[in-house]
Amino acid sequence: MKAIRVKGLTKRFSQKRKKEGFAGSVRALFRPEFTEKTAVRGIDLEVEAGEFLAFLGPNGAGKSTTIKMLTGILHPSEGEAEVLGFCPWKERKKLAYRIGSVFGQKSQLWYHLPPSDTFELMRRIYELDEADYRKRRGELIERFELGPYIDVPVRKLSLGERMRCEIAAALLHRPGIVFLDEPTIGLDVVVKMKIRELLREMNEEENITVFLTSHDAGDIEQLCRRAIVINHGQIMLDSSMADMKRLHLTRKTIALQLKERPEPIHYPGVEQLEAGDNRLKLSVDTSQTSIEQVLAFIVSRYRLDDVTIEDPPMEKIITHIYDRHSGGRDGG
Ligand SMILES: Nc1ncnc2c1ncn2[C@@H]1O[C@H](COP(=O)(O)OP(=O)(O)OP(=O)(O)O)[C@@H](O)[C@H]1O
Repeated sequence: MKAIRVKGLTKRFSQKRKKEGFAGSVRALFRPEFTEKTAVRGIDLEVEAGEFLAFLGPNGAGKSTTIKMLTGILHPSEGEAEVLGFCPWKERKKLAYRIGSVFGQKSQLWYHLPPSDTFELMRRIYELDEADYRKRRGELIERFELGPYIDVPVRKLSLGERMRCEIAAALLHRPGIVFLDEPTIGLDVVVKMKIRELLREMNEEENITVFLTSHDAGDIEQLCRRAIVINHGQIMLDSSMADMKRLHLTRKTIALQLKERPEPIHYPGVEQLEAGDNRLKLSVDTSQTSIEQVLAFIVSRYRLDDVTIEDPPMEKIITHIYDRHSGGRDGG
């Protein structure tokens, strides 16, 4: 079954053009001029139920506008869409009962109240049956380990604790699709791993379709099975995660703290980014060599104090995709 079907989805915004100076402002008041901005141009998309999809693109690419149309917040200028069998902008209310959303940068929980109060509000909004709600609430508290936080005002929770409560709140009404926007932003590595594990379980155990937007290549690599890259409102790549990894997520950065001063590193597939007193920063092309091989090479020469392995920023990955496909659409 298809969870999402989109055909020719287009959104044009009309913006008032303001001329310079006071006279320009006055003229714009009486005879306004408009310019048109096409934020999304003719997107075609099909998503199967249960897919874990990454929806990526640089700032201003059209991601939010697409998501707003898929959730019924915005009407498109042209095109069709069906989300869980509903036309989002015509059946927004019905659809709202079937979808959940989590925004890493915008809390849905009441800041001064404990998450349990927001849960109760959700129960009323979604008109959940009392017994069913109690059972679901209990399940989520157990799975997300919310026991110690559920009755603590949100303002007193850490970001990671709050995020676990946010995700649980979005799942209370058993949505068929969850839209996640930067769910791991600002979290430390350990908490990120925990959140990713919970999202993976949510997708696998409940067959929830996940539509994820993230600038964190780790989120995408570890969670998603398909990636769609959008830029200037158009889909420029729709690829399996296996292909995305093989072709575009091939670089990792290793930052090393050594006990001695390093000599320049010469190793196939390794580029030296920085070298300081006892520091070394390397970019590794994992299609040529493995992280393990590079670390073994370093360890055979130097004593290590610390190692961190990082993903390149999303902007770099997108530039790489552009370079390979010269802006054309690609099937993988
Ligand atoms: N209400 C609006 N009126 C006019 N232009 C808009 C409006 N909303 C978005 N745009 C424009 O449409 C384009 C796409 O914006 P959108 O917010 O969808 O991008 P995005 O991919 O979500 O970016 P980001 O990652 O920065 O959130 C941008 O150029 C933006 O300025």
